Amino acid sequence: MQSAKHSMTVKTDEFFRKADQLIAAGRFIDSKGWVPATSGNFSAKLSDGNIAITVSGRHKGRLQADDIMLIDSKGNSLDGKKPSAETLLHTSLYQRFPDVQAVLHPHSINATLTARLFKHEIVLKDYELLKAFAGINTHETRISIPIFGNDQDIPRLADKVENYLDRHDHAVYGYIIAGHGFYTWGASVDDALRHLEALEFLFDVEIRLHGVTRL
Ligand SMILES: CSC[C@@H](O)[C@@H](O)C(=O)COP(=O)(O)O
Ligand SMILES: [Zn+2]
Repeated sequence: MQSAKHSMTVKTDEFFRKADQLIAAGRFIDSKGWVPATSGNFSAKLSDGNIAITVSGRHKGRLQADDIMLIDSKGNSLDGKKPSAETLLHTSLYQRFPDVQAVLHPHSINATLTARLFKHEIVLKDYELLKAFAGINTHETRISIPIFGNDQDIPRLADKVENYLDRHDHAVYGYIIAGHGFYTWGASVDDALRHLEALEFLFDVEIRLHGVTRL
């Protein structure tokens, strides 16, 4: 039976609208092969500060309305369902960056290969596609995507990300977790999806450039 708190939680039109956006994003991301075998997780922030997020363990390319749940800003379930095992990596981004409205986490081959080729960060510079990132309007720039070691201890991993973000005040558009995948975010689900696609393209170019033979 649901607790009183759960039964009182009302899912708003905004929740269902954002849930639909996450479901559509999942279908697209899966069509590219970037969330195999139930991997990945997605979320979108609501105007009241609560968050729509994928239920743990669901296939992110075949999400149904029931597979998107509601949590509060601290990651507590508001509807009795079990949120993503990596919820803390989402909530800490929303807490740090008030403008972030969506967080997407794919497990792609390119992110995995990138972390094998580049140990601590990958620098992306002089690409026209850098203009896909919010606030960038020229190819004559560079962004750095940090790479963290994988860790099953999500609070410890979240601390490492926090520590990096504390020390870097330039815009950060995402980070890679070695042997795992990457996180990216944006001011809407569409923005986050654009960042995801751009990072995927740029990781791919860098991998081809530097060659898998270096592995
Ligand atoms: C199928 S292994 C992937 C998981 O361990 C995890 O990294 C992941 O991305 C999905 O976890 P989830 O709890 O469904 O959000
Ligand atoms: Zn993951």
